[in-house]
Amino acid sequence: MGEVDRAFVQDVEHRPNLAAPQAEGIPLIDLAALAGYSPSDGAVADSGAVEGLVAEIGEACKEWGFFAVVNHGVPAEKRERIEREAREFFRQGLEQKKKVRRDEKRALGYYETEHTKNVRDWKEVFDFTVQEPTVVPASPDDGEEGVIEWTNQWPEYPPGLREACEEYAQELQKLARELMGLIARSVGLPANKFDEFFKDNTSAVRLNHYPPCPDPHLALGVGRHKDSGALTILAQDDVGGLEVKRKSDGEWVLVKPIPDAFIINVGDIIKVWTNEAYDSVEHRVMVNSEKDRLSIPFFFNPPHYTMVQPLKELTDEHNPPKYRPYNWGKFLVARKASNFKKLDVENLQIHHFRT
Ligand SMILES: O=C(O)CCC(=O)C(=O)O
Ligand SMILES: [Fe+2]
Repeated sequence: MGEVDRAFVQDVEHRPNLAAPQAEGIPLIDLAALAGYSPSDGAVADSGAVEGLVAEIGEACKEWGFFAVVNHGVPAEKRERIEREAREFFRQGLEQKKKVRRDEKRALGYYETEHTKNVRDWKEVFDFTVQEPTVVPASPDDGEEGVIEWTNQWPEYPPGLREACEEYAQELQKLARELMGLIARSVGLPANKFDEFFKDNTSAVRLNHYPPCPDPHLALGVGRHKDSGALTILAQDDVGGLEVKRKSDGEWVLVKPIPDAFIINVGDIIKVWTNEAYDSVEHRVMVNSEKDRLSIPFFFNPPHYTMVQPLKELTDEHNPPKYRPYNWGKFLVARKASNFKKLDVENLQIHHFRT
């Protein structure tokens, strides 16, 4: 046993292989052709190039559930600014950070004891939602109808964090809508198909800080999991550590940092909407004994009242729906509660709704 607390120690079969060889990684997709393209009106500058993009994205969503994008249109200074402010926030002492700590009542803010599949993650986070306030069910229980509002908790220091976060979230929301337009086209639907699903939303951004870990072979920054929302857009710094479980052979492969690129992954909701034509894939985060790592996922999620189910256009008698409808808001709050502390039971998963 090493120096880390037992709560962080992964079962033997889930520990990382720190010496894993560099293997074939996720596809890299250049979004340059998107410039001047708007998902709602479908107007394109070069429709041939966009058609090519649509095909590449479809292939990546099917074969990997993950891809990286460059030339995505998000201004570099917006990303640099949120990264700078986030580092400044996490540099403070625990007492300062705890002033905006999440608890049973306030779902957003700082948190340092997240669990994934009931093992503690070697990280600290700061969560905020994109819509203020964000409406969600008061309880994960089916019988209870009431809703509550989640509001963000902004720290006094650093003073620029809030604006940096809000501006970044707006940019990322634009990119998420564009990507959903391409994904819609890739399954033969109109580019604006998903617009109505995100008029309201429960999207959120997380600042992840992974401190150096004395026992990186025992613990993980984030244990293996799939993202439960629709689509995730991740900014990672140059340290590396994110691994994806490659579909072709089940190997864990490193997602190499590429300057200014975003990592996109399909969440469980797209998997259900497409009746499994597209896959949400397991990923996890390795830590290391020397360097801090910062990553910023943007989770694009529909409104709480959405009943998630395979789209009618993508199912028929030969391809019947593989999932029963489930309420997204209930799912979201159940998950939030299960990551809050260690439980004795498996947390809620989409396979619980499989037909
Ligand atoms: O830090 C990363 O690279 C990924 C984090 C992640 O998977 C998550 O927060 O859901
Ligand atoms: Fe994730």
